Amino acid sequence: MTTAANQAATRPRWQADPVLTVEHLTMRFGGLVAVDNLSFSVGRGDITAIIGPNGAGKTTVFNCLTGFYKPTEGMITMRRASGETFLLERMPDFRIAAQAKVARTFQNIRLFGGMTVLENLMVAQHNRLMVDSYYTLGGIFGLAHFRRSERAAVEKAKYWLDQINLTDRADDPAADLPYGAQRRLEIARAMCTEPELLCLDEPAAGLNPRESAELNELLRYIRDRHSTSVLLIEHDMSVVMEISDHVIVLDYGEKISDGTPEQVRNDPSVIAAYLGVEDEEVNEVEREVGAIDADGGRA
Ligand SMILES: Nc1ncnc2c1ncn2[C@@H]1O[C@H](COP(=O)(O)OP(=O)(O)OP(=O)(O)O)[C@@H](O)[C@H]1O
Repeated sequence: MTTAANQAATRPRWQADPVLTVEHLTMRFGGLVAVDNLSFSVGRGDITAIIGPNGAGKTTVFNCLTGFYKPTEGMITMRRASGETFLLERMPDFRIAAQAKVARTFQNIRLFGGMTVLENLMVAQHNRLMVDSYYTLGGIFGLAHFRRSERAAVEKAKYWLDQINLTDRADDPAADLPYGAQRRLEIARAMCTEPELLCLDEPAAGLNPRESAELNELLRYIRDRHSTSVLLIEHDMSVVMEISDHVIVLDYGEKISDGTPEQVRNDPSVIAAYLGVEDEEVNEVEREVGAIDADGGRA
């Protein structure tokens, strides 16, 4: 191996092969600086978590990545597996989804509750089907090309139903599903758009331990079998520490730590600034993330 190849092999993936690079991102709302000169990378094929206390700027970062907000300053580069690069801060949100292949879910569930579970997955493929039907004419005349696309869309929807264990509920209204299943359906719906980067805003919020374990399994499956990079905002430390390859910690809009879960959970600035300042509170959180054991000894 050459020296350069050696160095690439030992560097973490977020440095050696980033799918997303955020440079000097700043977002101001009037006098409030929600995100302040933030730089980080997301490794291709990694699960990356952004954590931080309430109001740290996590959702604002997501809103900048997905075109919801135009950042005040900074550059956001998406590198697709094909080698194409996209400057997301210059693109409207629909192009970020369709061309740069970035999909997202929101903190609050945004399914079409009155539509069936299967229909929710078909709607996600609407744009592709519209193009393949030559904007409905092909559909009206039943062109073979459109029929093939329609069959492929149904197959893809069924595939994801199977992956989220909801095949039996395909014809039920999405609103009738238990909360955890609705969360998984949202992720499946985003996956039907074949993203290369999947952004999830607090996917574990409100889940019970069994649903949380199912979510972890689904996210690992997406990473391992679909080579989709996952970027998530999460407050549930057990989820973050268990499934993330890379963790970025924000506080007051600035990055205070960036590394593997192991590095971040042992970083004193994270314990002090992010997790609270009271000794007892710190111990409690350290126990939760596994940095110390039940007796207070370092893990
Ligand atoms: N559209 C907006 N207009 C004005 N201020 C905003 C807007 N969006 C966010 N903010 C402010 O920016 C700061 C960061 O908010 P943000 O929602 O990004 O934090 P967060 O880390 O996602 O918090 P949480 O964990 O509570 O969701 C907060 O002070 C918030 O009030």
